[in-house]
Amino acid sequence: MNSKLKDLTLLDGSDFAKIAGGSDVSGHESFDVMDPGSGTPICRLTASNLKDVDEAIHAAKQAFPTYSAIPARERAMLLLNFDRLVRDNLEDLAWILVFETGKPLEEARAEVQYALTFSWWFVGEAERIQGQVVKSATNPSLRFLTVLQPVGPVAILTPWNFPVALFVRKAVSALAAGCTIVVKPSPETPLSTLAIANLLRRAGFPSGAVNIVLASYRNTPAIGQALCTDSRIKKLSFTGSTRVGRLLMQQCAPTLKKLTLELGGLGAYLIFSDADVEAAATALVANKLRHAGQTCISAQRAFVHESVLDRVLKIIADQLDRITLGHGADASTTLGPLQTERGQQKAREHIADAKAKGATVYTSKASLPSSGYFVAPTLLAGCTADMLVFQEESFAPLINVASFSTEQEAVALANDTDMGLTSYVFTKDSARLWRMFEQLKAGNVGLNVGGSTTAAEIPFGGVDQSGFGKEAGIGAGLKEYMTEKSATMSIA
Ligand SMILES: O=CCCC(=O)O
Repeated sequence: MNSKLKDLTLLDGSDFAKIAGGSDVSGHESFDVMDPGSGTPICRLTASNLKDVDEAIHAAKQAFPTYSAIPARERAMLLLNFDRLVRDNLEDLAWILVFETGKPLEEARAEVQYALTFSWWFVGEAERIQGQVVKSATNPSLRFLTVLQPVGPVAILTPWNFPVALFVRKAVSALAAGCTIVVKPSPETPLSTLAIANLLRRAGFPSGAVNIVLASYRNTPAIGQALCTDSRIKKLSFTGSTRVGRLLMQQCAPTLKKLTLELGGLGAYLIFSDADVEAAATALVANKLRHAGQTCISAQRAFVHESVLDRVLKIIADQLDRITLGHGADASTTLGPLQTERGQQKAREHIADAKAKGATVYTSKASLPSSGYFVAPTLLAGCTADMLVFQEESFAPLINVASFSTEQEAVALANDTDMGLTSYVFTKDSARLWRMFEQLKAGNVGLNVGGSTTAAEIPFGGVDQSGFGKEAGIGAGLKEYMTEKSATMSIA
């Protein structure tokens, strides 16, 4: 274990055993957790096997009747305990993220702060779960009633890019609704999941309410399939690629599970000629460099009005030169590595493909560290629809730019995708802003906002191939974990 992490009580091995499964680990496979900033292992963990998965599901099913019967106020108090524990352990969680994901310390802290917006929000949401009473529109002696009930044990599959925030968002939604959970983190980022699970346990969630299974790189598909096909699991929530989302949906079909799928994004970023160009271009750089571009809501395709294109490109190039690449633990680092060597290879392929098809490539002058999975921030100008960078998520610090001349053309270019998770528009014309909000094919839109467009207060989710179901928001995120039962009552 890395020296910075080895004394953290959140990573206490005996607690892990209690959370992650049995003490007899014979016959289990082990796997390395890597530090992407150095390309070396941080530690070796034991993966769960299918028997552990069965036991975790059994525990979640056994605990469900008792946990779901706990009054909402008590569930809210458990969530409040958890929220306080995350606050108290913010710094330790951030350090785990630095070594496990490679993100710079400030970004890691920001991820934990972001997670806290959800733990806090769902303390309140737990008490706001209400059905409806409706008078019949045709029969004066009939009333209709609905009640919301937790759906049952839930499987949660979390991604490696925001392993704390996205686990917390899903876990607190399910637990607030009264569901028990079985969580499988990505094999790249099990440590932060175990640390959060540790805090949930310390917060007082009863035995069986929170269960973790750890998958190795090799047995991830088998464990995912076991969770999808098991009829004791009533709902699956997943964040990850569209390809894997489709596969999980197929595997869930025989048991007709409720699904929340947060999948890939090929978001557009429109800068009109009447925008605050400096602010829009600066926000684009920040958007694309958040976690080195490994964010589903980052703008994969930027479209800039031809009259301001040169200015925008210059601002971006200047800012890319001011970046310091390095290990997340170094105070001077402003941009970390990619999560994996595979990701680094894909980014290189995307740059080569764009160059071969005619893009102008500008590479940041920042020096590249000699080890770790780093990719230099790169500006690709003159991008076209046939380039990989306009067809697939790069998940890398690549800023891919094309130009447009009319609003109509901008909308057509932006909507030329079926993965419209998040798009962004910059203009000072408020009527145009409104038109873009309505016309862009996206699950959510940044209107003169280039930073994060997701928040606890609003529902977040995609359209088309970027998924379905909502996370967070007033009632929306909670209802994903509940069924609405209706009744008809005679008062005659
Ligand atoms: O990668 C997806 C991150 C989505 C979010 O910011 O909530």
